[in-house]
Amino acid sequence: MNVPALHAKALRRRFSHPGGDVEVLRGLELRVEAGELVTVSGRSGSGKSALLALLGGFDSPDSGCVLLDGESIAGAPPWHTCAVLPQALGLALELTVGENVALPLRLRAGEGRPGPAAIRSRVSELLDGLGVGTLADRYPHELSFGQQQRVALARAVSGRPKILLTDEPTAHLDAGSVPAVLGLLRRCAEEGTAVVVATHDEEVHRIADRRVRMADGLLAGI
Ligand SMILES: Nc1ncnc2c1ncn2[C@@H]1O[C@H](COP(=O)(O)OP(=O)(O)OP(=O)(O)O)[C@@H](O)[C@H]1O
Repeated sequence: MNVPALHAKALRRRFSHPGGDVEVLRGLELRVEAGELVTVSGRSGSGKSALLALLGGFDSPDSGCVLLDGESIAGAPPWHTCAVLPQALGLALELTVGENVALPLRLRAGEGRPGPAAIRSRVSELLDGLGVGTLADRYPHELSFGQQQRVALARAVSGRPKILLTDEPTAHLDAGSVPAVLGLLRRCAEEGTAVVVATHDEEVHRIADRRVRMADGLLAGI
């Protein structure tokens, strides 16, 4: 059997609250192949963000494991392996928009690291494509949240990661900005990235290769 790019095996995660424990994931399984775009739906609070935190190595399961290309992850992998676009975006506030998008490329070590001209060209291509090319020299706090969201997506994909995990990537966008974001997510998958998108947005589900739904701590096909 082939090894999937991303494999979540029997994930369990419980959170403690004053009112009692909540078991958010109860033995969840997910396999995503290289080049596949999978969308995850489910009611608010069903555990989509908790799942992405585990897949990205920002949180640890109580039991079960996450494998990237068959290898178990310990902590968050480097950005060119697994890039995460959380709902909170996580842009570096002391860097300009352009510097944020260039960061995964600059941090890349060894042979895969592009030169300055290639980095500039990749940054412009992404920002222009998402309609925020004129904002490259601004700082994140000088942008609207929807503009920041597109910048954060550009940063997540700039290093052509093997895995891309995004949480509600269209939540703050006007209708006119959505097609460019959907086009970029699709293009990432076509270039070989395994893409997982947690979303309530039916337009995002329409571009999926496969849709799954979170319910009772497990994923079911739709
Ligand atoms: N760090 C945490 N500590 C305690 N409880 C948490 C933590 N993270 C998530 N939870 C709980 O886990 C459940 C799932 O939350 P999560 O944010 O994953 O839902 P979601 O499906 O992404 O929701 P939404 O669609 O609103 O973004 C909720 O009941 C939440 O309160």
